[in-house]
Amino acid sequence: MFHPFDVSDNGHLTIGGIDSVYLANKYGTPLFVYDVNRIRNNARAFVDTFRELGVRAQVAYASKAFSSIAMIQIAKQENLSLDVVSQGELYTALKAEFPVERIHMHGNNKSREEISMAVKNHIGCIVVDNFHEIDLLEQTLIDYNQRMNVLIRVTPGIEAHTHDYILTGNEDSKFGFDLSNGQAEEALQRLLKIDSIHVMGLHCHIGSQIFETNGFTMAVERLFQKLKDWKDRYQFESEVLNLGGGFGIRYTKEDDPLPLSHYVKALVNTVEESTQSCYMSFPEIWIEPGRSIVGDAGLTIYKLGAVKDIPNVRKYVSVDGGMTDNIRPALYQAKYEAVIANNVYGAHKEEVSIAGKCCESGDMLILDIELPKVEENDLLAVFSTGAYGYSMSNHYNRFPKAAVVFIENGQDQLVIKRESFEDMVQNDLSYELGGKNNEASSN
Ligand SMILES: Cc1ncc(COP(=O)(O)O)c(C=O)c1O
Ligand SMILES: N[C@@H](CCCC[NH3+])C(=O)O
Repeated sequence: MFHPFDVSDNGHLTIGGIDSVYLANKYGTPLFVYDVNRIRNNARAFVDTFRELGVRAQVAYASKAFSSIAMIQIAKQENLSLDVVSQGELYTALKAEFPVERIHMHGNNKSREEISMAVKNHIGCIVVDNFHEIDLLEQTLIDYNQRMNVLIRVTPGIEAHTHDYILTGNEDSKFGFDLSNGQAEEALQRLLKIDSIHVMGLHCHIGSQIFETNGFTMAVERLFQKLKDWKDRYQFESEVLNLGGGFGIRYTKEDDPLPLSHYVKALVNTVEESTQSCYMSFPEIWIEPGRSIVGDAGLTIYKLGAVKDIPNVRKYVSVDGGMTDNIRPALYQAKYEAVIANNVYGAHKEEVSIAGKCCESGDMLILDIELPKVEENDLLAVFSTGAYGYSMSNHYNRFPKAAVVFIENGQDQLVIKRESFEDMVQNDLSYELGGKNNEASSN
């Protein structure tokens, strides 16, 4: 097994020393389980590399990957900063008492309310995405008589090697100001004229699940081509350069991710070369990893149910979750590996496909995987579901959201409760307009 989890003598998968079968019995399934040690190690790989290189930096955890109070508390303990993209993510961060000065807000359509919430709570920085937002922010700062630090999000025109839906740094993107067509420069000009705004620098994020460093280094070079020009023309120097997230992780055997420190070293090297050749001072570097902090630290345990064998076609094995707790296979054709958690090394391997239980033919979690012969109530553990699993979960078919458990120091703790049916209908109101008449006419 190439995923970072162990197997006990009785063939059960263990997470941080705890038996997955015990966890499934205790908390039910589907169940997200995180090895907190691994989250911390991933975070430290970034933080420590910057420290070793002697570079001033902020590692901002992109909380969209998995936002919960417990997770934000860990980010705080690890001295990370935090990237939020909505009032909900900001609210979660505030509930977790995350230091506001290290919160950065993103979003391609920040509402007046979102901007007000950020301003009122004195967050560290807003990453400005478009002209409409500049107007809203300027007005909000007048209303609250406050100042705000901003970064300008730019699209450097890099086509990262990843799925189209998770590619963001190219020209044809809904995010940010284009660097080559003059829009980024126009944004800079407008922002520099607003007294209540301090432009700290530039931000770019080229995409997600990227396995090479050259996309990042090319982006840095493009940023500096502009920065050099802007220094000459506006005496503007970027104190901060935020180079986004997107560092790839291992989902399957085919994935060969770089050690996280390599990305940091490549970024720092290129910034160093670029600042030297442009005679500029070295900026503080910020990055925004999400997936690479939580992705491989989490897995999902499901219970197996119905098996449908279509001879010479496919054997469908269904789990008690699916696209409601992991929409990535349906959305991006994302691939995963899995084991039978209660029988990891079981014999009589056969090829099966893992189906979710939603009313959609496309709700297939894994196509064609070799597993030991399965039986009803066996447990399936799907690896690397720690990022964009729970955070993208939904209520399709009115399946309640799964529970989340953290493991650390040989102990388990529930950090998100399983939703009840009552939780799911709590905002539903019964319909009262014209009820009587329609009851009468239908009788
Ligand atoms: C602006 C921004 N920053 C950071 C991230 C985090 O990306 P990842 O989870 O791939 O590290 C994303 C998501 O792709 C993003 O859009
Ligand atoms: N949600 C995506 C990544 C996009 C992240 C946000 N820009 C995924 O699961 O891979």
